[in-house]
Amino acid sequence: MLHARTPAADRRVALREALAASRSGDSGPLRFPGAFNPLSALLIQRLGFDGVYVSGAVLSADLGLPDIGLTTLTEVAGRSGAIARVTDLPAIVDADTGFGEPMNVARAIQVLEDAGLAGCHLEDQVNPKRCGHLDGKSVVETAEMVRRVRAAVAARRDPNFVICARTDARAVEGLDAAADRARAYVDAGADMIFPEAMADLDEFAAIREAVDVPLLANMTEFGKSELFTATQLESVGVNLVIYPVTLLRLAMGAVEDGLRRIRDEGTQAGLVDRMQHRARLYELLDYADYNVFDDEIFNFRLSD
Ligand SMILES: C[C@](O)(C(=O)O)[C@H](CC(=O)O)C(=O)O
Ligand SMILES: [Mg+2]
Repeated sequence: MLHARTPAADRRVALREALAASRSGDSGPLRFPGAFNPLSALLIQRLGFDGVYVSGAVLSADLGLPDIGLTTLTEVAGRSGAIARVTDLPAIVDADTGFGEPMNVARAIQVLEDAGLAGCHLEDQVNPKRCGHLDGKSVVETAEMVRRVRAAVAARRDPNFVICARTDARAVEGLDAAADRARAYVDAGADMIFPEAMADLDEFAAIREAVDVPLLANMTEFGKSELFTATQLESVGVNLVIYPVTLLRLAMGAVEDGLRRIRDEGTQAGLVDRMQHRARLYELLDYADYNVFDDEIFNFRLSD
């Protein structure tokens, strides 16, 4: 009720411990589905996942915008903070290219810390950026990204806030360059590496060889990577896997089907079986628990 009770600092400690357990082989990769709103984050927690991812692609799509770096730090912090607040799980947010210069990166880290996030990732694309699984990307010089990472690391006040460096270089400069960049970003203080758009498992393994920090894999659909299982990713040393846009794609697929049926049939009656029941929604929201404040709040019976 009133959602998460676990302070952000404790969630960061939990994430650090879980990543360490995965690094030492005690557990497989942590699984972080992308929440498209706070409510979906509640479901992610109820279903036993390890954490919640907040995707830039989802956040911008939610605003009716393409994922090209249009969203502001205020928007990203507001939405990711609202998502982080409802869950006891650690939440990691996509900070894109860091909202500008290294000084903007530094400010972003502090704002995201204050918003209760457990970590974020910063990428080495130029602005305007694009989805890492599209062609035609450009990356900044390694030195420029190193400045972004250093600024991020120096700015955080909680040493457990995870700063993950993403490199988009694989598609632009090749795998060796991506490995070199990963090493440089770790030397600059990155806690985790996100090698974007790996073509196959061997490529993940090559990045694993290059660095000694946790590795994140992006299992986004309709992109450049096959949808590997958690077990396959574990076999090449991946420690955290995100399913960034999966829930939004599922929901929007169902929404579009439903809209067509209502438009064509004049009723949603044939769709009710596919809907989340009102009772399940209220259960997720801990509706009945609010009676602790006032026992007149949940004093009704729900129909089937
Ligand atoms: C992970 C990602 O950065 C995101 O914003 O969720 C995207 C996902 C996508 O567009 O499919 C990405 O650049 O891979
Ligand atoms: Mg993104």
